[in-house]
Amino acid sequence: MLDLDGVSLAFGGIKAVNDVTVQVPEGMCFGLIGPNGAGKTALLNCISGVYRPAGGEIRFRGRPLNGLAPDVISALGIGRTFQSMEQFEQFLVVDYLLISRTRELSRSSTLAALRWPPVIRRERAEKHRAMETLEALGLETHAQDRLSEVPYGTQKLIDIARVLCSDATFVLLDEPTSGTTSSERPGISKALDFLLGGERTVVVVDHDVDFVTRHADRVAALDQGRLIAQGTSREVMADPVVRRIYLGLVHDA
Ligand SMILES: Nc1ncnc2c1ncn2[C@@H]1O[C@H](COP(=O)(O)OP(=O)(O)OP(=O)(O)O)[C@@H](O)[C@H]1O
Repeated sequence: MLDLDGVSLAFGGIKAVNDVTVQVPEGMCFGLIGPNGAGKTALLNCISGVYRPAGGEIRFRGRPLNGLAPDVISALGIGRTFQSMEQFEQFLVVDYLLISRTRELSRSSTLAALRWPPVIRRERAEKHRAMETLEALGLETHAQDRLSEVPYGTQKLIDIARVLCSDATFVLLDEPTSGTTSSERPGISKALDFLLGGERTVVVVDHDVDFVTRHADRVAALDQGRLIAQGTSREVMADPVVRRIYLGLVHDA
């Protein structure tokens, strides 16, 4: 279970996240929706340790996360995708899938430098796992491409493949469909189904409300940093405040 209890974060005078309390039970897909600037990414960044909340508490399986560094949070099994993969664009796709694992391996750098057989065997096994993941998502032909050479929508899919290939059991997906074409979206949906099929918990933030509500067991809606509704997709989409603020479907009389 991930517990957010009164979480707040401000940038100068802007309350990016304002007293948000939600629980995410394990094994579900939890959707986070809201208009531009609602605080969705800021909240994901608080969970993954990129930002330190100014108030409130975040607990994962009972353990407080506030103040832990991103790599420590990642080692607890919380993985995430990125809005931009620019810094990795020179990586081969197959190597990109292994970036978190490569860091792990390089901790035993002396053994790796000596090409100690168990290290070599483990590297082979990791590459095999990466190739299997790429095949499962129909991406195997891109294995030896550089990230910069593949279309943006495919990069998004590759980033989900990276999380699939990791040991993360709790996954934060930050706008997986943004910048993708309608023909690329079924691939993103399939990748999300793969994540959920592996009994992971997924928190997904996206502007495509249909995409979120189709997959999510529960949805929370944010506006100006505040949680304004939560429940099943059906309940949240029927909420009059959500309909007015997000969808413009209900107008004030
Ligand atoms: N690094 C930052 N410095 C200053 N203000 C920031 C920073 N990051 C976010 N903000 C502000 O915090 C608020 C919440 O931003 P956030 O990016 O979390 O919204 P969002 O719901 O993810 O929006 P979008 O869907 O457009 O990505 C916005 O007003 C934004 O301008």
